[in-house]
Amino acid sequence: MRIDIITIFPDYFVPLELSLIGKAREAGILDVRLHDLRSWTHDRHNTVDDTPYGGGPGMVMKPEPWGEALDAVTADDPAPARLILPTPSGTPFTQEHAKRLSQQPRLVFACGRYEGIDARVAADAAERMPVEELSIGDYVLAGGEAATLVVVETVSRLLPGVLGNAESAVQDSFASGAMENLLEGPVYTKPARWRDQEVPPVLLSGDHGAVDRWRRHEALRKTARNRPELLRELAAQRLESMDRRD
Ligand SMILES: COC(=O)COc1cccc(COC(=O)c2cn[nH]c2)c1
Repeated sequence: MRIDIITIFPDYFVPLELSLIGKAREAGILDVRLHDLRSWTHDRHNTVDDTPYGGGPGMVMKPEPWGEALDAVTADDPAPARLILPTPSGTPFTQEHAKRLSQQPRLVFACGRYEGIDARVAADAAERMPVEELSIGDYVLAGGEAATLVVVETVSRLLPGVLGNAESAVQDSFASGAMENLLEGPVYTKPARWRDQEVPPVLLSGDHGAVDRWRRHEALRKTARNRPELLRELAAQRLESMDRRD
């Protein structure tokens, strides 16, 4: 997968040289390219923003640099690019969404700042490529860089060969299958006793059936405590599938 990131703060993405993503880049699984939006400005001050039409606080990112940047970044590779725009007003980003994005050959991230990017940029790009406005949560960041790191990490770890033990990507919370859409319960490792706390004996029993039942029970307990609305969805899905069978 090729990932292009356009930002006024390329240094924000040094973390993508580390750890799993860094190794995936060295292995050629991931091709991450950083682009400074100011490379496509032509005035003395490398201006990327201006006051909003219609008034109001803050500044809006000018369309011209973005248009030229997106043209340049998508010109050199025939593989179809998908433009991702992290924004508080985007559609919620979920693990399901990450799975879909991990199937794409190319992703281009536009990191907005200030009050946002001139809306004509996304409209213009949509004439040539799929454009997705994504929200990673209901809060406002100073810019799209942190959200882009979240999406890139979530998507990249699903690519074959990125995680040493592909199994753990399958068993993740929100992974479909084994635990449906439940939250992951507690995990333990050696020592069996630590600061007067014992590891739950069932986990040392060797009884895999009992371990699976215990893990499912713990996942249900945690989901009921932290995300009760997920249980309502799960119950509705279960009822629907039972109704279909009847
Ligand atoms: C069309 O896209 C844009 O204009 C993007 O503009 C902005 C403006 C301010 C901040 C951000 C960064 O995204 C978030 O804050 C965000 C994403 N998820 N949850 C919070 C982006």
